[in-house]
Amino acid sequence: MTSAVTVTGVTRRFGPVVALDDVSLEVPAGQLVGVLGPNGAGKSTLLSLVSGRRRPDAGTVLLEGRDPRDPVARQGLGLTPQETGLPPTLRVGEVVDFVGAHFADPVPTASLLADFDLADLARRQTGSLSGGQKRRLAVALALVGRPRVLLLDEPTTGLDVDARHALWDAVRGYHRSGGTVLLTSHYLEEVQALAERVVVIDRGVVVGDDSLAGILARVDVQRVTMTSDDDVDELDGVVSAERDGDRRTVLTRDADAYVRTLVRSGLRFHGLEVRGATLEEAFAHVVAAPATTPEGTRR
Ligand SMILES: Nc1ncnc2c1ncn2[C@@H]1O[C@H](COP(=O)(O)OP(=O)(O)OP(=O)(O)O)[C@@H](O)[C@H]1O
Repeated sequence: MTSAVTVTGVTRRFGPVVALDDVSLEVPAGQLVGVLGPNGAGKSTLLSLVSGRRRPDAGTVLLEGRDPRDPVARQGLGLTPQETGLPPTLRVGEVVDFVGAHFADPVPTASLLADFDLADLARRQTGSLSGGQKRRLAVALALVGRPRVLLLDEPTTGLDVDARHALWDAVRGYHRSGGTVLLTSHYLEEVQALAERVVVIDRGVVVGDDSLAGILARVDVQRVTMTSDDDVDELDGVVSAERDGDRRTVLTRDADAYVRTLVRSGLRFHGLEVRGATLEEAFAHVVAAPATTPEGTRR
């Protein structure tokens, strides 16, 4: 079977900035892949190469086996960029009609608007929509041509919880019907809700590429905080640590074992708190600490 997306040894620079550094990634048709990474990691650059908007400085990118700069290759592509410029004076229904007219078999406007809970807004000018409504429309537009591959760049940034969940449902529905999705996000939560595979990018390099379960296992850490002047963050079992004055925080995979070690060590501490790390903290930990091999040594 042809891969939906094949990225091989791709490097892309912007002047002195290496946005992507020898990145390889293969996405089989029908997979839903979440690309996670902090600001400036290279996620949007990756999508811009896959959608043929930019060309790599080195390496190759194939979309369904073709160069994505070839318009034929892009016929099966749907795309929601990070920022969408909608014509402000056109009505919502008109924009969907207009975009749909470029495709041989577009989703009927009424049905698409209903799927995205936009039916009541069909006659509103897009300039009067809220940020969340614009975002929903932008994702709907990516699906109007019944694409086989969907690229979503930060699809739910700025959306409230209900709007975010509605959009997730739409993406899940698309994926269930066989579509391939490459989705970027800052939020592990979003990737956790949607993706079956997670690619973590940091500073242009892929630092993790695993099943969702595999990535979650790597980020399964707990946070132990205490006040201390001693080196409590140098004990066994600490995977990362930070200091804020005399308040020490360590991330560990086994808080019980760490606390036993702490007590046995005789180091002084008070005000101990233990809680699960937030997803953001855990994700920062994945970025900070590349994959651990089975032998337990860092790659
Ligand atoms: N057109 C450009 N000109 C110069 N530098 C650029 C350009 N586009 C991206 N970069 C740089 O390349 C790096 C990767 O940017 P990119 O937008 O791909 O990151 P990102 O992971 O999508 O970040 P964010 O989550 O903030 O959108 C950054 O250092 C960015 O400043």
